[in-house]
Amino acid sequence: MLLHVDGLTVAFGGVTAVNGLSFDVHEGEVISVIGPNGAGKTSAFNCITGFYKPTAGRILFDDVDITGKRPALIAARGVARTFQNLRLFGELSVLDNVRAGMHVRIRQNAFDAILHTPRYRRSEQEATDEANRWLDFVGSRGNRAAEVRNLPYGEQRRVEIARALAREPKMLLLDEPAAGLNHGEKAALLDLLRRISDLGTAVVLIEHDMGLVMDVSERIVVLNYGKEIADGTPEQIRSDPAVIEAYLGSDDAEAQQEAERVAHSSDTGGFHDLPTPEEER
Ligand SMILES: Nc1ncnc2c1ncn2[C@@H]1O[C@H](COP(=O)(O)OP(=O)(O)OP(=O)(O)O)[C@@H](O)[C@H]1O
Repeated sequence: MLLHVDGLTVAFGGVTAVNGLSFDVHEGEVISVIGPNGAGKTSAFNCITGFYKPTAGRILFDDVDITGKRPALIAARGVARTFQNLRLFGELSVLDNVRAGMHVRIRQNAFDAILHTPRYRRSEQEATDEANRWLDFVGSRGNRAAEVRNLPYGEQRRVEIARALAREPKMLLLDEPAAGLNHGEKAALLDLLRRISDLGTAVVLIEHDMGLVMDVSERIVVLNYGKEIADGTPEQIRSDPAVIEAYLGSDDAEAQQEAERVAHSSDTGGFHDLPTPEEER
């Protein structure tokens, strides 16, 4: 087992954002964490990646206890993530953004860097080649010397995934990767997620797009008010009364539409009735 989350709890003052969450992720598995807005999905991600300190519970990654450890240490162990709102270096080029993702792995000493020794230049060239390979892998087609902030939104999302992959993580956490993408971009994302899993990298998605979730996930964990209400295959989740109720019980109109999507989505050709692209929040 790669990730073991046991009784994870995070409270902010009076709000218990995550309440006793337990789930496992195996090597190369694709799982989704779904639930209505405010269910605690991002808070759970923030604990796993070290951005929040859990109030209670334990997180093991690759048999090592990473509970409450700093983000850099957790990243170095093989956990990479993307954010709901992109966090790229806007003024850096596409290529440099991906190369920046690699710097945890590249070991250069200051002497080589200052003097631009042949060893330094070789390692810089290798980093550039590798960054280009990851950009190819995610299907990035734009100008790689361009400032990343000038790219279309969907392209920026690809660059963010390339940057995370360049760390060669054992597990990749993606927070709403389909948000704001158009129909064609979502189909490309589905294909990309499958290819990432084929590399042996586990993928954990937070996603509201039920077509994508049902198509790509081997397992789905459902949260509601910080509590896990279901964990099962797409087939089991689709017909789980507690899941439908969690979405229908919400007074949020968007959540109600999601309930419809959970109930009626199918993992064969789920792209027929995709919702219109969401705006980034
Ligand atoms: N840093 C924080 N300080 C205080 N409250 C927080 C903090 N982060 C999250 N919360 C609260 O915890 C609850 C869960 O939020 P979280 O963002 O984890 O939900 P979510 O399921 O990711 O929602 P969404 O689908 O809208 O992204 C919410 O009530 C939120 O207001």
